[in-house]
Amino acid sequence: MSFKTPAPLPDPQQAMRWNWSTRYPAPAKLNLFLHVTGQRVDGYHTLQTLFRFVALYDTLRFVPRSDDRVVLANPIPGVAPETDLTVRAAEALRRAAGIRDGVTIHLLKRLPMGGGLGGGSSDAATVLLALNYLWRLGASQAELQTLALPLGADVPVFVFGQSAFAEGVGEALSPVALPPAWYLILHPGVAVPTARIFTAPDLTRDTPPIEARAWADAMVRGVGTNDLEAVAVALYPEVGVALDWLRAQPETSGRIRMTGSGACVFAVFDDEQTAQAVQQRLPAAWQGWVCAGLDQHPLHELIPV
Ligand SMILES: C[C@](O)(CO)[C@H](O)COP(=O)(O)OP(=O)(O)OC[C@H]1O[C@@H](n2ccc(N)nc2=O)[C@H](O)[C@@H]1O
Ligand SMILES: Nc1ncnc2c1ncn2[C@@H]1O[C@H](COP(=O)(O)OP(=O)(O)OP(=O)(O)O)[C@@H](O)[C@H]1O
Repeated sequence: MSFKTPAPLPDPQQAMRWNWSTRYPAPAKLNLFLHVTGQRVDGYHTLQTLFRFVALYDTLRFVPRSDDRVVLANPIPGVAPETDLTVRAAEALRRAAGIRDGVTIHLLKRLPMGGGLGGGSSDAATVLLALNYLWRLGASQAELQTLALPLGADVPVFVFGQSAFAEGVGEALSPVALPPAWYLILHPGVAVPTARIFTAPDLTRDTPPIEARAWADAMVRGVGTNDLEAVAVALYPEVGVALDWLRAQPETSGRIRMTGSGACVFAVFDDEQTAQAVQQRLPAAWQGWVCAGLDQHPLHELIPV
């Protein structure tokens, strides 16, 4: 791939807001529901899922280098820097654009790994969006989404930048408008490797696909399930304990799910105060966040049309 045109200079408003000294957010996502509809010959599963971004973030900062290296300033313990999704995203972008500019990436992690919040995927998408902008490469949204998919099934939606209904392995995206909502997200203290859930023999892989009309309606009414939940609960009982705790709270009224392949679970609320009231009762051993649902990715204005 080579990108067609150098980007025009950004308008002054935008340039003031986003530059080399800015901290770039990488938001978490929730899967408001997730149906596994089949399995492809390459082993990947076909899904129908509804993605929503929430106001809980990793943050990234980029420093240009005088050499041609991509360096992660603060590697995550246990993740080799060259396999880190941020480094892989920067390398993929450089390769596609045919440039050798160097960059140091500073990554401030807040989203738990193996949490189902798409943290690593979101970091990768923020690298694509921010460096495409800072290096003035002018890659289009479609080009960046194409670069995103080989990095992981969850990366394209973060480049897409809007709440979306997803099909395929998560890359066939349709924008959706969702009502305002607040979420209490619980981390039950375990990391769930996505591959372990998708390879479980007990996973149900044959949920009938639903029509677009039905899913939009279903989510507003708070129905729809996560087909990965039963397997995750069986393999990681802590996930089930967290779901049960949420179900026992009178204010949650059944709007409770696991996100992605776990481990995090969440409850949906109409207002922040009620979510916070439940959060105050959380057992001390668990981490919990109250955050608003977002209509779009905070870097949406950097997404070239
Ligand atoms: C569960 C979700 O988070 C829902 O949004 C995603 O489908 C997972 O996306 P991800 O973490 O970016 O996943 P990848 O890094 O692409 O794949 C991790 C592993 O999960 C399995 N996998 C993932 C996505 C998918 N649609 N089918 C799969 O079977 C594959 O075994 C793969 O080896
Ligand atoms: N920048 C990164 N941040 C987090 N994990 C990364 C990163 N780069 C590579 N990884 C690897 O990716 C794995 C999954 O991390 P991630 O936080 O995306 O999981 P997740 O929240 O379960 O994602 P998903 O919702 O996509 O299943 C980690 O265990 C780690 O080995």
